[in-house]
Amino acid sequence: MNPETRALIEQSIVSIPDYPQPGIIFRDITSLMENVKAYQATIDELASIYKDQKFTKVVGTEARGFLFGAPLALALGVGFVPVRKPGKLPRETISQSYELEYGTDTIEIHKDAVGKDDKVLLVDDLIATGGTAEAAVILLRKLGATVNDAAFVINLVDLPGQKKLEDLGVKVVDLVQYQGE
Ligand SMILES: O=P(O)(O)OC[C@H]1O[C@H](OP(=O)(O)OP(=O)(O)O)[C@H](O)[C@@H]1O
Ligand SMILES: Nc1ncnc2[nH]cnc12
Repeated sequence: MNPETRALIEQSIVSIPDYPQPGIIFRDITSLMENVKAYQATIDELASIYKDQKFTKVVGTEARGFLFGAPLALALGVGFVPVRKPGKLPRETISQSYELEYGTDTIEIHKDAVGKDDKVLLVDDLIATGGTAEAAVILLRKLGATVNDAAFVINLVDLPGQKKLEDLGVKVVDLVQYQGE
């Protein structure tokens, strides 16, 4: 990525200290999306990285993963598949739970949304612990899809997310990196 594009994207992300709780610096992508140049550059950059890799689907996780996954799917000329929080998808689903700092969370995907002929690119706005992305990879593989690539606008590199995905054989791409939580 050229330095001007990196700076445009990075400077469009607003950091909010102590949100949603003390000690967390929230990296807000709504400000990136409000800036059409930064939003377009984000999608263009990811599309240029993946355009020749013959993905058949882009999968994004609720909610912020939809905001980058859907436009990227269109840019790559493939369909978009949502992974959602429980009870939101109307057809038959499979579910996967994952650990949070306190308790667990669950995500779901339509059973017929991907299959063994699919090569999937997983997309989200941000990777932190990697729990959400790991659960999404497990779901996609349960349905027989190939998933060896995941793209994030933001990587919180001090947290174990990237390593968790690499241990699953998933190559991680990010555009902006932050130290700390
Ligand atoms: O790597 P992890 O530790 O799993 O954290 C990253 C996930 O957390 C955020 O979503 P959140 O669950 O807050 O939901 P939202 O997108 O609906 O805001 C973010 O958009 C990722 O999906
Ligand atoms: N620091 C952070 N900023 C925004 N979203 C997050 N999700 C998990 N950690 C986050």
